[in-house]
Amino acid sequence: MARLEIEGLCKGWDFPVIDRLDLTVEEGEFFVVVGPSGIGKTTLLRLVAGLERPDAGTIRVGERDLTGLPPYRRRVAMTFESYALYPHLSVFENIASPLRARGMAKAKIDETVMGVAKLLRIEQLLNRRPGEISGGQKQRTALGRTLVAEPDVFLLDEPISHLDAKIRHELRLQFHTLEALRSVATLYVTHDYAEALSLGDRIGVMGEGGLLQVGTAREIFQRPQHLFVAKHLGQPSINVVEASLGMQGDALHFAAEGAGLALPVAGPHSATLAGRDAGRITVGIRPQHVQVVKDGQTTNGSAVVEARVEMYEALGATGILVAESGGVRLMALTPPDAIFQHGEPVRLALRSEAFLYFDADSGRNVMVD
Ligand SMILES: Nc1ncnc2c1ncn2[C@@H]1O[C@H](COP(=O)(O)OP(=O)(O)OP(=O)(O)O)[C@@H](O)[C@H]1O
Repeated sequence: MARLEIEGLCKGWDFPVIDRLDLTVEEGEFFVVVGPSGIGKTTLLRLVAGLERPDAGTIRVGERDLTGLPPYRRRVAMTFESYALYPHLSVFENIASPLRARGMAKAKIDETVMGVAKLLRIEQLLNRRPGEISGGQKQRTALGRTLVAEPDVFLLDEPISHLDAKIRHELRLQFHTLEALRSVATLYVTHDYAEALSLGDRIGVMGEGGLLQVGTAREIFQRPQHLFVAKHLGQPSINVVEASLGMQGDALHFAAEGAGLALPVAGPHSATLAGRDAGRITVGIRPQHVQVVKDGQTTNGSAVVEARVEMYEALGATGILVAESGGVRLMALTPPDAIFQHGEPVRLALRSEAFLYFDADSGRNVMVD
């Protein structure tokens, strides 16, 4: 058992997919790679598993260099998006297969398979074959087979993506404490940002070519280093306003390009941004920092703008309001009991101290440079 160390990893076909990726996952660490579809998450896992050959770079686990080893000598256990179950074997035998390969005694195999089947809520399916169970049940069977494997490294590729929300939530909670996962290096990939934030001891946000930012959930959510990271984390996604900076009186403001919305830059940010006076800037405003306020309601230093309701979606525990102000579309999170009509005028309070500012060309967060 040891840490997983990836250095200078490159892989591409007719275009680069992974470009000089460096990553260390400590022993016992649960590291989540999150990123949009097609960005290279599965490719990264397949490279670690030995199912793809890197164009350059090394993969080590502790003292062992895995780079040239065939998959079966790597001591990694991987779940596949396609499940890769043995169709002629029962669910029980599929889960038991790595245990039999290790020569485990029958009684111990029974106990281990029952334990993991209970965890994954598939005890009643153990006698069925993969052709006789649903997609979500296949996914849990594949996960069960991986979890019993006792490898040096777990590689989990969207292992709960096809399960319903309730079971997904239960398994997420289980993953936090599962001894098998928490004692070795685990590399987990998902496109679901909430899953990533919930599960990852650390999270790597994958953009084109590699990891754009690595950090704890709090670090990457509150201080995204790149617009891509900010856009990818959060539901509904962050409001993005292309703007130019300029003085209004003696205070720095930004004005949305081609629109009538102008907002002050909050005190803590103005010193950093003042040097960019009249420069282009991309402003990120999270929907939870946009609040609908009534006339006369105090707004504690927030900037207040007049807007008109375009759409409202009631989601039970919360609501998402889409409103237009000065030609700019803004999304706001509302309390669950709110009701809005299309075209209705609303006042929005925007918490300017929480705005994020990105370089209009490079997308880098100018406040963390
Ligand atoms: N064997 C291959 N030959 C050519 N291109 C490939 C091959 N495998 C993957 N790719 C390409 O590499 C890119 C990354 O694919 P990958 O499956 O790693 O993405 P992903 O982030 O896991 O996506 P998803 O979330 O949809 O599974 C894609 O553009 C894909 O088409």
